[in-house]
Amino acid sequence: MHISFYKYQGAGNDFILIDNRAGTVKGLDKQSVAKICDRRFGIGGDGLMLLENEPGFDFKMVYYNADGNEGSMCGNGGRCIVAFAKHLGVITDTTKFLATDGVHHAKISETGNWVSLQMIDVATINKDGDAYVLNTGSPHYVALANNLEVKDVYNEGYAIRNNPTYKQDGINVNFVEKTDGGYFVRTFERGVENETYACGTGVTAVALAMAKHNHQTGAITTPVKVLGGDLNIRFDYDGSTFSNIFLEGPAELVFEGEIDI
Ligand SMILES: N[C@@H](CCC[C@H](N)C(=O)O)C(=O)O
Repeated sequence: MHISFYKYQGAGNDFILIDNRAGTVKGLDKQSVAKICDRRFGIGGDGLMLLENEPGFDFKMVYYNADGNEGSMCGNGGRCIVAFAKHLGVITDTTKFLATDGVHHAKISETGNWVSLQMIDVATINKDGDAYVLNTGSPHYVALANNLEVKDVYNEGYAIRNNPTYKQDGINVNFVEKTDGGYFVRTFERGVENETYACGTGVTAVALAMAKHNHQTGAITTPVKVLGGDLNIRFDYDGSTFSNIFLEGPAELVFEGEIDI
């Protein structure tokens, strides 16, 4: 099948996007997705998304991780698909779309490259030793770290993701260090099975976990620096539920092309 694709990146988390409103792409198998996402044998990306029609919504987001498995929610992918929907003329400046974890609302700047995406509410944060474990649409492990700039995120993240507790279902592993203006975060991503330049559900998990860690409540804004740029998370916390959670940052079209799949 010959298809058009679009390559987007959000803070260096990069994705292949396909407009599948006509339903021409059917039953993408694991091997095909993994090959398209491969940085040597394919286009290259941390994930692949289909934009599809969905009654009652502007569109549906179907997300695959780079290993070819259908993933859970992807925050940066969600921001990129909103920019893609604007590029296609499916939306103008606000949207309501459906993803695997439910309904999402988002706002996009007039220029089309800054997206504020509402994330699902979170009511449960567990502890695993000193680390925090929570689900922001995808499962996340959040550990405080020192000297994060030089940390061996691949090997330490791999070991946690593959320990007996998490091996079967997998988990995304985030390391966080306090900075002057907010936090610096590095993430080992499940489904990419490597460190990525940014993880949207990951920085969201970090912001919520740090609010709990620091006993903060009220309206909270948390700027986060990642390897690929800067993201912002704002939310309300009443001491039991995190609500009105917004993940904000850049989403840019890098290039477009055609490929046989
Ligand atoms: N890069 C993503 C996270 C994508 C989902 C994840 N890898 C998984 O399925 O666990 C993000 O920006 O949230």
